[in-house]
Amino acid sequence: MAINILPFGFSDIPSLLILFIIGYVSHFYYRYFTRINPIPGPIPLPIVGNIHQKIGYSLGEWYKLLHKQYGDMFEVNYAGQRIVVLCRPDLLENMNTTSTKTKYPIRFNNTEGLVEYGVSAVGVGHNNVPKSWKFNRQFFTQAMLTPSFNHQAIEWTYELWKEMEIYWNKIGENQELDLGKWMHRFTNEIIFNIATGVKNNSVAAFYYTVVDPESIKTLDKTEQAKMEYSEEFVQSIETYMSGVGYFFVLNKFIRNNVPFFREKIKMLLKNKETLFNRIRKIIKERRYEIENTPLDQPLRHDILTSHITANTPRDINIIKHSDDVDMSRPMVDKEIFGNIFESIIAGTDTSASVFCFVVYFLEHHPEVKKRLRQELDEVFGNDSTKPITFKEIEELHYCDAVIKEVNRHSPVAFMIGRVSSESDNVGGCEWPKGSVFHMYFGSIMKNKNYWTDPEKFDPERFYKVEESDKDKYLLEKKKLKNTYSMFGGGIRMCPGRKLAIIELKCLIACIYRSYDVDLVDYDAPIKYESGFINSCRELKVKIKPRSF
Ligand code: HEM
Repeated sequence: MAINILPFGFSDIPSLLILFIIGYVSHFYYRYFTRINPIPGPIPLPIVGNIHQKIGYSLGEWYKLLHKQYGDMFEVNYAGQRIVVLCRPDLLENMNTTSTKTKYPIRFNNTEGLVEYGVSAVGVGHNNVPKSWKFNRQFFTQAMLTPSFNHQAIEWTYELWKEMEIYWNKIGENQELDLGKWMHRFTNEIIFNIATGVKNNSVAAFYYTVVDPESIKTLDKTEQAKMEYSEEFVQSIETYMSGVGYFFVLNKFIRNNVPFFREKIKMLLKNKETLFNRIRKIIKERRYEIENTPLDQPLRHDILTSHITANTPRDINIIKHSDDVDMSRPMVDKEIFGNIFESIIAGTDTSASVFCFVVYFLEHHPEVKKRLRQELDEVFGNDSTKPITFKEIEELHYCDAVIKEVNRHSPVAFMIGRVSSESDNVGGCEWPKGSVFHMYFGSIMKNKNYWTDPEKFDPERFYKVEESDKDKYLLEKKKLKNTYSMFGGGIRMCPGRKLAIIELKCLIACIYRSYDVDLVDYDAPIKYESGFINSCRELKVKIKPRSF
């Protein structure tokens, strides 16, 4: 029997394409309308999901709009990834538990792009392998719980402030400073110093190569080279950070084949290798130094030294966490690299942005600034040149309250992710293993059900609540679970939280006990970029000696 095969020509391609698209779109919407637990949210488009609707908004603004429209539990779709956004504390019930048996051990799913870029599978932040995460995480805790670590952190913060003050005085009081940029350099240098014990001169390099490039000629050749190397290094960290989005969003095919992206990716990978090699070199050199330091000579307390010596005869840590043999071995260089690199990445933008937000709010609330200065004067007395100690930092309770209230209004980490490792009931629905949630604290911290007069900026709500205030901040006094977050919660809570607060309080004290800060434009809203965190990009100020 003859088989009749229909001839197929080029003219049939458009029809086939249309058939394919109809099939794909029908399948997409069939799956969408029959998905489990359909909850409110904008209807997605095939391929892009809801991403096109976000254009023109920061992530925080977009979530705020969606929350108003769809309620406390809604869903969005990021290019095929379904995400459930939670805006009520009771919905977060199981997500921030400190038990290692938590159903939410992971913050975000990793992509193969992030692995290629070196973000995932090392350190802790993006490490989704429980055993490896637990092993690395214990060293963070050990390093930061050592009491001498706090003293060292304050000493270095104070020393660097004194150095930055010299550059600011050179610039003069009538000149504008971009506090956003200065603070990024400051926190970068502090965290680099605390992480590695090495001074990377980020602040000095900013002054000599960016703010006043002519002045570099006043330095000798060796110092000039040091500044240029340092600037290159800091730029390299910034370039690395700017590339994370490409590796998160683009798949391998696009990264390697599509013009423009291909070149960009090549440049980013080259930069990554140079940057990683520089940090690997620091680790090797410190290992060598430690091995050649006589046993009776003390070692300094930075995170790197703590990591290299942990579980060895030279261990500088006083806290031990585990009797488990797997957990009590020393770290290898690759593991150390992960933790050190993450400290630098996680401790720069966050602390710098919180500091800029604090300045912005203080300058818009003179009564709060006055109260803060009163506390600074009580604790430090009249001598503004007296070095700052840990004891004094601990006495700054109102300053603590100011930082907390600024974070409530303008949180850096306004949203925190969680991925479930087993099925769980959230908001009356049974969600399968692998469901992705965003805890949207930006909205929870402004909800009148949990906060008295939530739009009001008043650090008193976090300050020692006196008897006379009994009725004023009644809700706050209840300390309702999951209504406030600055550093997250549960097993993934930020390990750098103590360090960040010490650094912030020290810097606030240094500046506000001696200087007046004027915003160049009091009417301008604060400028920040909103990706996964709100990062302050610019805050123009003028600094002059304090008029008492
Ligand atoms: C004001 C400054 C800071 C803020 C607002 C902040 C905030 C956060 C938040 C919200 C998380 C996620 C916690 C969670 O998922 O529950 C986090 C994680 C993390 N932070 Fe911070 N952080 C700050 C400073 C630092 C510093 C100075 C370091 C340096 C050591 C650091 C290192 C980390 C690391 C390594 C993680 C990942 C922890 C893990 O996954 O186990 N952070 N931070």
